[in-house]
Amino acid sequence: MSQFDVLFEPLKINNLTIRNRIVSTAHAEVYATDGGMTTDRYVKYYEEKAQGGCGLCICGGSSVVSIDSPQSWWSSVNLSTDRIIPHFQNLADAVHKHGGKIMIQISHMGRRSRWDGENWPNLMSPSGIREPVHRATCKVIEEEEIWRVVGDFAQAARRAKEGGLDGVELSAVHQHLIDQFWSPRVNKRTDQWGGSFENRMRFGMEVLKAVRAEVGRDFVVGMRITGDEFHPDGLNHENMKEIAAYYNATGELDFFGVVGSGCDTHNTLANVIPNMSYPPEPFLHLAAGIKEVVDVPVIHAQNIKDPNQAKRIIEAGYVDFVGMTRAHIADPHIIAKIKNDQVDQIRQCVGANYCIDRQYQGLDVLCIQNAATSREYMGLPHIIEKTTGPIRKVVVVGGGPGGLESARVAAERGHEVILLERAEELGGQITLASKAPQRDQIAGITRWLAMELERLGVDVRLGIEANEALINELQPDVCVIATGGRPFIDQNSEWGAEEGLVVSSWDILSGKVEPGKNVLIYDTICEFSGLSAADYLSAKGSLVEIVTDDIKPGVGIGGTTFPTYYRSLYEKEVIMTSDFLLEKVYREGDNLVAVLENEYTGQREERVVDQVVVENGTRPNEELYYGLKEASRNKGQINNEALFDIKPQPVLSESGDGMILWRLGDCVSQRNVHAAMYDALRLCKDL
Ligand SMILES: Cc1cc2nc3c(=O)[nH]c(=O)nc-3n(C[C@H](O)[C@H](O)[C@H](O)COP(=O)(O)O)c2cc1C
Repeated sequence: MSQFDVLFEPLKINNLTIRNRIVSTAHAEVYATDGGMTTDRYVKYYEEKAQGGCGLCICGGSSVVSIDSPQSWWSSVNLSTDRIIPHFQNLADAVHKHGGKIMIQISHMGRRSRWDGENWPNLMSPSGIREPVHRATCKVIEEEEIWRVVGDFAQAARRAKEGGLDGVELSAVHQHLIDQFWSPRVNKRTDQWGGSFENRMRFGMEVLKAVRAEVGRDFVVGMRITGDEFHPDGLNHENMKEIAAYYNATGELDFFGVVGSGCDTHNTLANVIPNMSYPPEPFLHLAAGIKEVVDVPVIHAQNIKDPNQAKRIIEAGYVDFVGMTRAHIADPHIIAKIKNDQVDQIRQCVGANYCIDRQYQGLDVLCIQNAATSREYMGLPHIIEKTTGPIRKVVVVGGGPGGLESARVAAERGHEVILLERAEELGGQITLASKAPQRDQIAGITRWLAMELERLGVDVRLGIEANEALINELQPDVCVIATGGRPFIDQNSEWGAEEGLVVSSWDILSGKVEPGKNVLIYDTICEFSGLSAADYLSAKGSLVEIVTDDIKPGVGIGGTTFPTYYRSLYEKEVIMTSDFLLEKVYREGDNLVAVLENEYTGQREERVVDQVVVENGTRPNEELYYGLKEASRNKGQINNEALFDIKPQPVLSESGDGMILWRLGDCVSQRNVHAAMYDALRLCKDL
C-alpha cells in the first residue's frame, strides 16, 4: 500500500489497458529527420519514459497527415507515407517491452505553420484568414482538398495501426485544421463546411468517420480539444461542451484530451503551456466540465507536476488521466520514483519552458535542467552508475547549477566530492533569477540539486573563497571550476561603471542596490535578466523604461514566456524602447543623464533619471582556472580544458599524480543554465 495507489489503478481506453493514470501528452519533439521519420534519438527518448513507468505516451505532437501540412519546421513525424511504418514498429517495440503504451497525435495544421518548410506548400485554412503567431498567409481550402485531407487522416491512422502503435489522437486543439473549421471567427464559409453548427462540425466528423472506417472499432481513436479558447470572439467553455457532447454522441471516440485556451495569438499561446508564472493546474475546471458531458475517459495536462497534485485530481475524479508532460521531460523516471517511495528524488519541472520555447524556434526539445533528456541515444544517463574504476577526490568550485550538477554526477559515480561556494547559500545566478516577480520557481533547479548533494553525502562548504593555495591543500584528483561570470557593465567606459554611474541587473535583483524612482534599463542581451529587472523594479514602484538596440526587449525569450512578462510590464506601464544604443551616462546634479542614439538614424535623445541599470551579460570568472592551469603547467603536468565530446582523461600527468582541471558553464563563456548542466553531465558521467 502506498499513498499514491490511486495513480496506479489501471484503466481501459477502449480495449487497451493503461497501467497507471499518468500520461506523457503529445508534444512536438523536433527529433524526426529524413522527411519526418522517427530516429534512434526519438525511440530512446520514449523508451526511457516507458522504462520509467509511464502508462501512456502520446508521441508525435502535431504529426502530419498530409504532404501539405508543413512538417519540416518542427521536424514533426510524417504519417503521409508508408515509409513511416517500419519506424513505428521499432518505436512500439521499444515502449511495449517496458509495459508502456504508445499512441500518436495526428494533425493537419492548416494555417498554423510556415509555408517555407520542406515542400513549400500553400498553407490552407477554411477562409484564408491569417494567424498572427506563425505569421504565414494561407489560401482558402477547396472542396476537393477537404476530401483529400479527410482521406489523408484515415491513411495516417492506418499507418499508425500497421506500425503497431496503440492508437491515434486526432488533434482538434491549438487551432489546427479541425478546430479552425469549428471556429466562426476563422471559418467564414457559406458552403456545407461553414455557417451552422453542423456545417462547422462536418470536417471533423468526416475525419472521424473515415479514420474509423480504416482502422476498425477496436483501435483506439481519441480527440484532443480545448476547453475554452479564451478569445473574445472564440469558442467558450459552453460552446466546447456542446462540441464535445456532439462528437461523443457518435460513440466513435475512445477518449478526449482537454486543455485550456486556444493558442493562435501570442497572448493565448502562453496559456497553453503555462510557465512558472501560472498556478498549478490552472485549467482543470475546463477538463472537468468536458468530462461531465462525455462518457469516455478524459485526459488533462497543464501544470500538473507534483505526485500529490496528480493524486488529488484522480482521487476527486475530475479527470481519468493526468498528463505530466513537462514533468516527464524533466524526469522520465518520475513514475518509478513515485512507486518506489522516492518522491523527494524527483527532479521536478520548474516551468521554465525551455523545452517549448526551443520548439517554437524550430529547435529540438531539451530540458533546461536535465541534459540527459533526449540525449539518451548519446549515452547520457538518467540513472548514473557507480564507477568501476578508482575512487577519486573531486573538488568543485562554485555552487551554481553547473557546479552543483558536477558534484551530483561525480558523487553518484561514487567519488569523494567537496563543493566550495563563496556565498552563504547555493544557487548562483539561479538564486538571483528567482528574486524577480514571475521567476521564483526557477530556484527549484538548484534546490533539487542541493537536496541530492545532501542525500549523496557531498561535503558542501559555504562561505569559502577558493584560491590556488586551498586547492593545492585539498589535493584533488579532479578540480571542476564552475565559478560562473560577473556582470559585464564596464564594456564601454562611457557608461561610467567605474565611476559608479551604472549598476547591473544583479545589483538590483540581489537587493544590493535600492531601486531608483526613475530608472532606465539598457539591455543588450534581451533575455530574462533585463525583463526581470524591469518587472522587479516596477513592482517596487519605480518608473521604468527599458531600452535596447535590439529588435525589441525580450526578443531572445521564447513564445510561451515573453507574453507573461509583457502582460506584467504593460500593466505596470513600463516603457519599452527599441533601436537605441546607450552612448554615455553622466551625472548632472542629483540626476543621471543617459544619452541614447538611434542605431539607424544617429538621432540622439537624452533621459534624465536617477538610476541606470546595464544588462550586458557576463564575462567569465576565470582567474582561478588560469592560475591553476599555469601552476600545473609549470609542474610539467598536462591539463585539460573542457573539450566536449572528448572523453575525460583519467590521469593527466605521466606519473599519475596530476590533477584533471576542468572549467564549465559561464566560467568559460556566457551561455545558459542548460549549457552549464550539459557541460557538467558530459564531463563527469565517465569520471
Ligand atoms: C515542447 C512541447 C511541444 C508541444 N507540442 C504539442 C503539440 O504538438 N500538440 C499538442 O496537442 N500539445 C503540445 N504540447 C502541449 C502538451 O501536450 C501539454 O498539453 C502541455 O505541455 C501542458 O502539460 P504539462 O504541464 O504536463 O507539460 C507541447 C508541449 C511541449 C512542452
